[in-house]
Amino acid sequence: MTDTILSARPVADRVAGTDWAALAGELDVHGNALTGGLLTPAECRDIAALYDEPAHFRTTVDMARHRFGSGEYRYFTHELPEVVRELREAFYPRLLPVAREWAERLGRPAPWPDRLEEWVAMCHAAGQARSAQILLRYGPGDWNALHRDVFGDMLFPLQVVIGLDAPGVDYTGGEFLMTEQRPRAQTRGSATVLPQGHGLVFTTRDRPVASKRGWSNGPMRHGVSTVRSGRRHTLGLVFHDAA
Ligand SMILES: O=C(O)CCC(=O)C(=O)O
Ligand SMILES: [Fe+2]
Repeated sequence: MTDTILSARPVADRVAGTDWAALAGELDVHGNALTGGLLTPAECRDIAALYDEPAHFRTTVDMARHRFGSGEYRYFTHELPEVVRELREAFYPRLLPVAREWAERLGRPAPWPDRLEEWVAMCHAAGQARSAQILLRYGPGDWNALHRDVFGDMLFPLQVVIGLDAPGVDYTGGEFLMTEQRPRAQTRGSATVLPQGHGLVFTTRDRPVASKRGWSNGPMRHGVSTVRSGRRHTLGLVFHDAA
């Protein structure tokens, strides 16, 4: 699809245009799956440029200071830029069936209502009231330690990261990493190169793994390998709020 055609479509249509059956199938197997192109390079540059406009953010995190890795990210305030809000609102209803199906397989509650707004209100009532949407900036030598974005009891189990720079052109290194802990066995790893403007949907905590006796949970973590050169920006969308 050319950039002109892409940018003429509302963001919600672009998210809806993803092959969600195929994506859900891949999520089942790997705990992560790439969408197609959602944003044009110009839109990606515009979002990355917001990093230098402090009014959009409530906090800046120096990852080295917290021993989260190296680099920086900023939490948006609740006043999200329109494209960020649209992306988050468009993803939620698509991820919901997968979240519910996985909860059923693992015999867990599925407290997520149909509407994101209602779920966010539930998070706020439970004391998770701060925006968890982030913009990340990595320079040479920066990396993101393997982690899970769990901020409290209120958890939506899937999240999305969107690549805002062109791998191999704007930066090298900086692959998106995931590990899966296997029962009584060694950990499995995967690396994904995020194409510019594409999203990666991934599990926040674990995925249901088929076993002889039904389903068991496969604990997963995500992070980013060291950026070797250039600058890498990403947009992180999380569906629960932070404490
Ligand atoms: O920069 C990335 O690719 C991943 C960032 C991250 O940890 C997240 O979006 O939760
Ligand atoms: Fe994360």
